This record gives sequence, structure tokens and C-alpha cells, in this order.
Amino acid sequence: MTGIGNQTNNVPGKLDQHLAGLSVGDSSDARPAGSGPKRYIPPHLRGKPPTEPAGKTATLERTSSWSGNMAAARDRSRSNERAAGGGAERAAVGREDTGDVRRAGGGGGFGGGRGDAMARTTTWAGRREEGGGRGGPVRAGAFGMWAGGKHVHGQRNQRTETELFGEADDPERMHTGINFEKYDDIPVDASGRDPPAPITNFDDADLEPLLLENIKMSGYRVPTPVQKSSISYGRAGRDMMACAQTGSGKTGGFLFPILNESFRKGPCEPQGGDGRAHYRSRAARPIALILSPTRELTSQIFDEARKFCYRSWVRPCVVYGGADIVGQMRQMERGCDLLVATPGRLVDLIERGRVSLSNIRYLVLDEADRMLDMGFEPQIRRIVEKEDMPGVDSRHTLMFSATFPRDIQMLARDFLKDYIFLSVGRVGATSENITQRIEYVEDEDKLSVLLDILTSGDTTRLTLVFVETKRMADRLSEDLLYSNIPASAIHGDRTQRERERALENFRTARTPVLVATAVAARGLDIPNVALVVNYDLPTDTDEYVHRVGRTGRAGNTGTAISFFNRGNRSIARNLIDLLKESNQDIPEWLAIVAREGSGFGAGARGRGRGGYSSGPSRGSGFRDHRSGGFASARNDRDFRPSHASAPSAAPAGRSAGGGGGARGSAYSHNGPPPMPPALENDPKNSWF
Ligand SMILES: Nc1ncnc2c1ncn2[C@@H]1O[C@H](COP(=O)(O)OP(=O)(O)OP(=O)(O)O)[C@@H](O)[C@H]1O
Repeated sequence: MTGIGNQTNNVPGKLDQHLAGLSVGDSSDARPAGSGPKRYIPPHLRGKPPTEPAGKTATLERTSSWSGNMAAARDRSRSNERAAGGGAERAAVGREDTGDVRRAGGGGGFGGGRGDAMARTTTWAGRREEGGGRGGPVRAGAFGMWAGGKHVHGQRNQRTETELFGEADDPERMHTGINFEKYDDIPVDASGRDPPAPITNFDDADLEPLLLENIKMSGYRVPTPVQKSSISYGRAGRDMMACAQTGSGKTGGFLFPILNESFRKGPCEPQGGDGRAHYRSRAARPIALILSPTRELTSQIFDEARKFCYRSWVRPCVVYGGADIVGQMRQMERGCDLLVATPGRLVDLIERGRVSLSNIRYLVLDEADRMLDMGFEPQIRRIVEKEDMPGVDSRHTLMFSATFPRDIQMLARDFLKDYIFLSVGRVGATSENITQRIEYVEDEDKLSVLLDILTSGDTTRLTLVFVETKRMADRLSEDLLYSNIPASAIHGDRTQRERERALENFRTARTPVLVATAVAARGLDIPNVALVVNYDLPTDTDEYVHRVGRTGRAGNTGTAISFFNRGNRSIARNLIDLLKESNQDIPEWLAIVAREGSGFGAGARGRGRGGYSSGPSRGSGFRDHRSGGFASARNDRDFRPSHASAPSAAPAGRSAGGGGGARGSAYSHNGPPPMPPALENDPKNSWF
């Protein structure tokens, strides 16, 4: 077996001689001793004669001298990095920049390009539209209008439809997987005053005809549980806090009720001749505001909104940091009824007098627990409570996330009235569509084990690798490139353009491995991500839930592999709970670690990033709004009665490994090294 035992031989300083004999590169690849890591030899090539580098994708093929030059580029990059205090362009970055851009208009990016494109595209109703999004020009008339108290739909346009909805078999679009119907087996619990019954299907839900048409054009046939409930609550005008698993359609969950009501009711203000409100000020006055924590997620929500707003009077608009603010202001001047924004950029635009929130009827906090943790809460409070947004009684507020710690639920109530708490499955649980594996890997073995994973099975599958720091993201992507694995990195220190490129190259499988920090953990919906690797485990299980949730979406299956070692013991207990809930195998050694680490694990629920540690004062007084009593500390993620929380059956297909190809492969390892027999019975001795 080619296992970790062999892989650890790759650690510098060990068995160099042996490795030299196995090198797949020619002498031009050789690096002076001590100048960096040795070239990685995939298991299937070990002991075989040298061959040319695989040239796995066009990315690698385009630069023929890449392999030989990589070491020099890497050294240059590292010295640049030192000179620039860590902000230098790296070899990986340089390679991304050589990529051609798929989208029209030169944007090519995940969000900014489209944002710019929208600036060229959108107009007031009935006026000429000049440029297209990624699909080119959008013809006049694609937008509808509100005229004479009626919703006048825009004309259909084939090109726009292809741009928005894609072709039926487009591999870059998400298609539902074999377990999509199984979402209906997940227990749903709604609490609060008289929650209305959920709808059962789109056709009988009395949806506005245009919304129904757009939903169908998006390929949605059946609503997911969260959508069934939210559409019905939206119609009843109820606020909601919704918790549903990653990849289970929460975006539609908030867009559908908002758009259904907006299409029905029309704009807020008195109408001018063209059916739209006129203002003296240049401020945009959206009726709906959707706030989300990251630029990429914001851009993605905007893309979804564009689909469902197609041919309607509602103009979606997007603003986020790192992109040209002037272009965004221009875009808003041309129509902004539904604004998707990151908080920082929105505050900037409010301060410049370019956005007024006085017409807001619908407020959405996506990833609400993140939006209300310590990193964002002050900005959210300012936007919601200190600007000109109508008060809680005069707007509808919707909060969505896959995780909702109790202390944040308590905080969230400041922004809600008479709300319904909806949970689909257990609060903060992972999807059973994800096969989760925990591997014991020491820090110094992580790279070797990762390389084994990446080179076993289908090497073109999309793999997202999470690390804790930006620096590590850069380093690891370099190391992967050096080993001929097409990889790029995404993190907060990269420019927006670089972030967009990295995501685009990942999405299109030009670089099928993306090394990411937490910036990519939440909300991103990238089709065909087969494998998530937690190279560094987070300290917080909610973060873990979001990270692994980048795979196994929309009823598809996926695999998540997490590297665990003694540095992660504080998460062991909560991790075991999560694994149990979603019917995953729990390694025996992990249970031992959890028992041993009881003194360490208790505080593991604190938010890891930009958050605060959940001290006793915040969560302890939480009032269970159903029972009227105080929730016990029995389970800090779920305060529903236990009978409502029965785990659903494991979905079919999970055992197939979801394309991860991970089971039984070379890197399999069963736990920490055995305790020397002489010491193992002594309770003072423990690996942890
Ligand atoms: N009713 C539906 N029918 C088919 N596909 C759907 C439906 N609802 C959503 N989807 C698709 O499922 C995928 C996941 O949806 P979405 O991104 O809204 O999940 P989410 O619950 O917000 O996930 P996360 O917690 O990661 O943010 C998307 O590609 C979306 O287009």
C-alpha cells in the first residue's frame, strides 16, 4: 500500500536519496539541495521511468517552460513577497493572469465583470439598453415596467435567456442530483405564532405568472422545503429566521417571496409617465435590500436575482467592495429596485448620498449568523437602525443561514417582529449528501497526503482546499503548482480581479484545485465541486458546516476530507456530534480524542473568525419562544423538541463517495500513532 508511511518520506530531510531515484522530472527540474520542497511523485508514478509533466490542463500546457521555470519563479516570488511585506504577486497569480477571459466585455470576473456589464446594460424602463452581461447585448424591452397600476412584462429575448438561464446541458450550471427529492424527508419545524402551511408545489402556489415562468426557466421543478415555507410566509407578510442545510435552496427561499410580493404590489412611490418614480436626488431607493458577507456571494445572489427578475419591473443591482464604485453608482442611477450589497460598500454609498433606504420593504440578511457576529454587527446595526430604513414594523425582514448559534438568534430578534423560526433538519447540521471523513494527519505530512488525494481518482474533479491563513493559501497553491497540480488561491489579500479570476478558472476547471481561506466558505454555489479538503480544520464547527457544504449541493453527492491532529482537539466533540447527526462513520481514535480532550472542547462553539467567543452572558438567558421557558443547555444548536428532530434516513448514493474517489485510496490513515506499550496504561500519558 502506498500510504502515509511512504508519503512522509517526502518530508525534506528524509530519504532524499530514495526520492531522487524516483524523480519524474528531468535534470532541468532539479533544484539545489535545501532550496525548497522536493518534487512530488504521485503514487502511480513512483518507481516508474521519468515522463514529461502531465500537462493536465490548458493552464499548464500554455507555458511550456513552466515546469522548469517554476522553481525560479517561486524563489523570485518569495523574495518579492519579503520585499513587499507579503503582498507580492506570486507565481500562481502570474499564471492566473495569463488566462484568457471567457466573458464578453473584458470583465471576465465572477462578479465585478458582471457588475460593470450591468452598468452598461440596465436602463430605466422602456429606454434603450446598450450592452450585455456575459452574453452580450440585451435588447430593449427585456425589462418590464409598472404602468397604470399594472405589471407590464418585458419582451422575451432568446439571447438574454441563454445568458441568464444557460443551455439545458450546460456543465457550468448546477443540475439537481439524485438526492434532490430526499430534501422532502428532512423534518421541518416552524415555530412562532400560527405559521401558515407551506406550499406544496410551484404551480399551485398562486405565484405571480412571470415569477413562475422564470422559476421554470431556471430549471426548478419542485420547491425545496425552505422555499415551500418561505413563499407561504412571504404571502402572509411574516418575518422569518430560517435555518436550512447548505445547498438546499435558501437563495430562492428569500428571492421568491420578495419578488412575488413585489411583482404583485409594484413600486412604492407615485409613478411618473414612464411608470417609474422620479426623484430630485441622485440616490437610488431600492425596495429590497439583501446583505451578504462576501463579495463573491453578493455577486452570486445578484446573478440569481437577475434570473428571477427577468422581464419584470424590478431592476436588480449589485454593489460590493474592491470593484469600481463609480461604475456601481452609474449602474444604480439606471435603476435599482433590489439591491444586493456587502455592508461596507453600502455604507460608503449611503455616506455619498447615493443610496437611500427609505423605501425598503424587504430586508434580507443572508448568512445571517455571520452578518450578526462581532465582525459585521456594528455595520448592520448602523444600516438597519441608524439610517433612513423603515422600522421593524414597516418592513419584512428575512434571515437565512445553514447555521444559527443560539446567541445570534437572540441578537437577531432585535431586527424581527412576530417572526417564524423555520428549521429544516437540525440547526447547523451538515447535509447527508456529503460523505465526511476525518483523517489523522500531522502538520508536516499534510502536503504529501493532500497530493496523494489530488492525484488519486479523477484528477479533473473540482476540489476546494481550505486553509486557515492567507499566507498558507498562497504557499499551498504554489506547492501544488510546483507538483504539477493546476491550482489557484482565493483569499482576502488578493485583488478583486485576482479573486474573480481564481474562481472563474476553478468554475471552468482550468484550475480544478482552489485553495481558499474562509472567504470562500459561505454560500458559494459552484457546480461539480466533488471534494472539499479541510487542510486546516477550523476551530468552529459552524465554519466546518459551511466549508463542507461547498459540495453535495442541490441533491448532488460530494465528499469532504478533514485533516485532524492534536492541534484540533478542541473541535473533536462537536465534530463527533455533527458526524453522528448526518450518519457518518466516526473514527474510533476521534472518539478517544474527544473523551481525552473534554477539558479543551467545551468552548469550541465560539466563532472563529471576526467573531466573539460565546461567553455565558450571551447565550445563557436565551428564551425559547415556543415553550415560553428558557432553553436548556442540552444542545446549543437546536431548541426544538427532540421528537421533531429525528434524523432522516441516509440518502441513497452517499456511500458512492460522491465522486470523491477517496475511499480506500493511498492516503488512508487510521489515527494517531500508537502509544508505546509501556506508557499506554498510565492515565497521565496521552497524545492529547
Ligand atoms: N427548487 C429548486 N430546484 C432545483 N434546483 C434548485 C432549487 N432551489 C435551488 N436550487 C439550486 O440549488 C443550488 C443551491 O442553492 P442555494 O445556493 O440557494 O443554496 P443555499 O441553501 O443558499 O446554500 P448555502 O447554505 O451554501 O448558502 C443552486 O445551484 C440552485 O440553483
